[in-house]
Amino acid sequence: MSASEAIVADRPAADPAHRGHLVGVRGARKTYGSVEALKGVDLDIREGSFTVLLGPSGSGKTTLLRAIAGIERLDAGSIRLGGRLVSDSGVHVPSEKRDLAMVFQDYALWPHMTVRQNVAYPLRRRHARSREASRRVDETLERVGLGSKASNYPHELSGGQQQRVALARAIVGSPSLILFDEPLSNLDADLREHLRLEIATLTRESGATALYITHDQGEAFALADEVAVLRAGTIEQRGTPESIYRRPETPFVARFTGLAGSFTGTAGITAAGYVSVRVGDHELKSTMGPGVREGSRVDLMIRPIATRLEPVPNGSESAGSMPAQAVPGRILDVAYRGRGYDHVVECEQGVLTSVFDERAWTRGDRCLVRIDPEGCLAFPSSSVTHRD
Ligand SMILES: Nc1ncnc2c1ncn2[C@@H]1O[C@H](COP(=O)(O)OP(=O)(O)OP(=O)(O)O)[C@@H](O)[C@H]1O
Repeated sequence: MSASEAIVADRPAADPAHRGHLVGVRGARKTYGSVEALKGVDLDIREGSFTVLLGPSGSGKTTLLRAIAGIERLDAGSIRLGGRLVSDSGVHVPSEKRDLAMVFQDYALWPHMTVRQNVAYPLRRRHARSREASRRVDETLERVGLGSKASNYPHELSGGQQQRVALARAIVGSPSLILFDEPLSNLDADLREHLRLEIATLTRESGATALYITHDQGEAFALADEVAVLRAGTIEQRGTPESIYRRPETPFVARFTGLAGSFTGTAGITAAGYVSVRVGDHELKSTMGPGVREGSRVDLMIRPIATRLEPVPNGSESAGSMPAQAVPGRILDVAYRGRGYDHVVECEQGVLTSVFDERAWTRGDRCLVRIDPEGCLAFPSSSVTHRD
């Protein structure tokens, strides 16, 4: 029997009723003292997909991940993996019998083992035949670019290299599911980008289903086939990165996935999913969130991508002669971003940040911010809550 066969033999038989979904969480609840970490979460994860759980600190991401891993027991609810019930009030399948691997923020490598021994560990535990296992370990180390470090100990490696070892250890046994617990948090920006790409590529190549938690929306959108946004123990929205970015269903999701800023105004005429919002002396067309009525107060949330800087045309000082879909402003700050510059712009209606332009404007310059309706979202004002 080959190593992969040894590993496959460990897997639960799939329940046809759950075909297509590797993970099925129903009504997951967990309370720590007076803190409700999970308030009845349902989550299905398609086999072979890459799902990211995105949420602020304390929203319950780690608790849900640890429950799926079998490290934490739920107070109520159930978890199925590959159709097999692994957790409910009377069942608790231990972590090592769930056919999954985890990659942690702090790498969690065995310090007394070499890189090779660390990566071989899951195969050893499954009693894979040694020649086959050894070949798999070599192959996997090559894939993560650490062939030359096989005899080193973790403390002899950089943080990025250690996380590669952890990634190799996760994929070497071809588990059905890989759980990632903020694996890039301890790395610097350049390395994060590199390793994120490697995680995406190697995980998809391995064919495993992935569940990845992060509080970083950029990371979530870059990695995910599907994003589930978690807020205070509840999934507030799930969908593709594109659908969540274009059509956030709640102000919280809109804010948490990146805004340049928001203006308060009054909803005017609504038609076909759009609303015309009067903000001070200006009319701005926007896509319309649920619950917006003509005449009601709304918060107009503006994505950075919807903003464009333009010079103030001569003779357009007053709102009446202002070009459509634009508000006047003044440059408060400029930050170099490689491909261009992010600007902070003070407008009469509020401050907009991350307003991109290829050239740097001068602090104090007067400007026009053109606003694309597709990147604007209007929500009823009263429903706006601040970030958790
Ligand atoms: N072992 C514990 N004992 C007490 N409270 C806990 C415990 N674990 C988590 N909590 C609480 O449960 C809530 C959810 O925590 P959890 O770690 O799941 O959130 P998170 O979204 O992963 O946050 P972070 O990104 O900061 O890790 C928090 O309020 C946290 O303080």
